Amino acid sequence: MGIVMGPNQYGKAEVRIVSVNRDTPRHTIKDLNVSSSLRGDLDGAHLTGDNSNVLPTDTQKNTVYAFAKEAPIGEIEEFALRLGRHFVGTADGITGARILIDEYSWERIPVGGTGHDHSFARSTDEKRTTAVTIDGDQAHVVSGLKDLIVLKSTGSEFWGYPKDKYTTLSETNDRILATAVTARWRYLHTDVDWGKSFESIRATMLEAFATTHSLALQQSLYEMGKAAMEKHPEVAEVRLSLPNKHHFLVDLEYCGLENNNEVFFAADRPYGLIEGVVKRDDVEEAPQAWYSLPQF
Ligand SMILES: O=c1[nH]c(=O)c2[nH]c(=O)[nH]c2[nH]1
Repeated sequence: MGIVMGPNQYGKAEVRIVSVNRDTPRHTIKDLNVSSSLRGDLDGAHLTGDNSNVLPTDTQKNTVYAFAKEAPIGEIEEFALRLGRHFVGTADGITGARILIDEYSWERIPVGGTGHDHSFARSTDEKRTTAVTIDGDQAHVVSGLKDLIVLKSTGSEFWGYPKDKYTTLSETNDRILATAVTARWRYLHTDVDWGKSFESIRATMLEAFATTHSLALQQSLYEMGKAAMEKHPEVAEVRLSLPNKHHFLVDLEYCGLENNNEVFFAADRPYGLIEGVVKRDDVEEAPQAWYSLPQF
């Protein structure tokens, strides 16, 4: 019996990088938050303080910035694959890497009806995300989005649930349905047009949210994941996390007004949290680690 070192990884978290492409006067920008984690033969570092395999996190950060200069960043999946393969291919004792990237969106500021060449506005909190895992010569990509806020002002019901002595919720066949979508989808391979796939999956899930007459957010979740996967054979599964952003009807009877589903109080907490995986039944489960979930 003894005490040993268990699984571990280390890296630089949240390297904020803004890159400006100045090839023409009409600039483009990429605004990223990049985290790297390396794994491998790191027992020495933990057991005896032998740092011979510890590529410093400071070097990992510098590599992110240098790679952005050496070649165009491109799609976040390409950038993450490039970084991960570099660390595993060049750092002694490093056999695995996980690169997480969030991309912030900027839009051109309209001036006289057209987008300005070099002035931008952050129009939404929504982020595009990727989590790339390099394991030896294997690469796994899980991409997604977070904080995409959506609302339906009708076409949502919730009834037929069990009632007990603690139940106060009234059944409804017309309510507001609102959520902030976090979605992660796992690709079956890396031969993908990342930008096109992202745009299409996002649009397809939005369309499913809009057109599903929802009997619960759970049903909307399944329909959103299913629609994306039906269109995208390159995707093995879609994981969704959907906070139910409750809108409560305000009681206006006290002042003699009938509230016909028009005036709501938007609560920020607590919120229902509806989560699930929509998957192909013939594809094997992937390790949790690929989804950039906490592991320790
Ligand atoms: O769509 C919903 N799903 C639930 O599980 C739930 N629970 C609840 O109180 N309201 C709702 N709405």
